[in-house]
Amino acid sequence: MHEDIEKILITEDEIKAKVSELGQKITRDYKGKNLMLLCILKGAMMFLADLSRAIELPLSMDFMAVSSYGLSTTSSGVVRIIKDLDYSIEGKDILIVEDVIDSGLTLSYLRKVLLDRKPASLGICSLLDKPKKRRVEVPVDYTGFVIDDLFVVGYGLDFAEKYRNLPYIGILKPEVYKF
Ligand SMILES: O=P(O)(O)OC[C@H]1O[C@H](OP(=O)(O)OP(=O)(O)O)[C@H](O)[C@@H]1O
Ligand code: HPA
Ligand SMILES: [Mg+2]
Repeated sequence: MHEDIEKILITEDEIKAKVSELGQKITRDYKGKNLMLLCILKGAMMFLADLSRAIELPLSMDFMAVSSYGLSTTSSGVVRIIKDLDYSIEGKDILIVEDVIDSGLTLSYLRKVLLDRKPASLGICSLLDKPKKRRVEVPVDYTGFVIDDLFVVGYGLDFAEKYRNLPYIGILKPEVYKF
């Protein structure tokens, strides 16, 4: 275990099992549709890589980079689009792939921006959900794990850009982020 981690919350095996279960559900639900996975960078890149391989359907992928946390553990409330999509989503069945929904500010902003572009449908799949932290409601179609109000890292999730490469999801020792 990494020396900055206090506790592993979700193990590598638990993540694998959940990703496979989500992939099977999505495969059933999107059969015959024009599926495009929309990965929200950077946090969701690991999840997208594994989830996309668990979906047994033809699909396309595109990437959008947004940021609201920067170097902090709380949302600034201002969502910035750093990289927009490469292609139009008009008429496509879009499934947003996120690592975590916390305040809901990122996804609620993105939903508005994306619905204006007239997709055939717009779904949300998030590996983690922290319902206790919600400041705005967001409709989530697929959830991996519901977790408590804890700042977590690993499997794509960062604190100040670090720990994204940990294969599990864990909680940092308080001395790492409280100074
Ligand atoms: O529900 P919210 O409170 O809006 O929080 C969720 C968002 O915050 C994180 O992104 P971040 O801004 O840290 O960018 P990153 O993915 O590049 O780390 C995370 O990846 C989600 O996109
Ligand atoms: O718990 C979290 N960890 C990392 N990034 C985040 N962005 C929102 N919540 C989190
Ligand atoms: Mg982040």
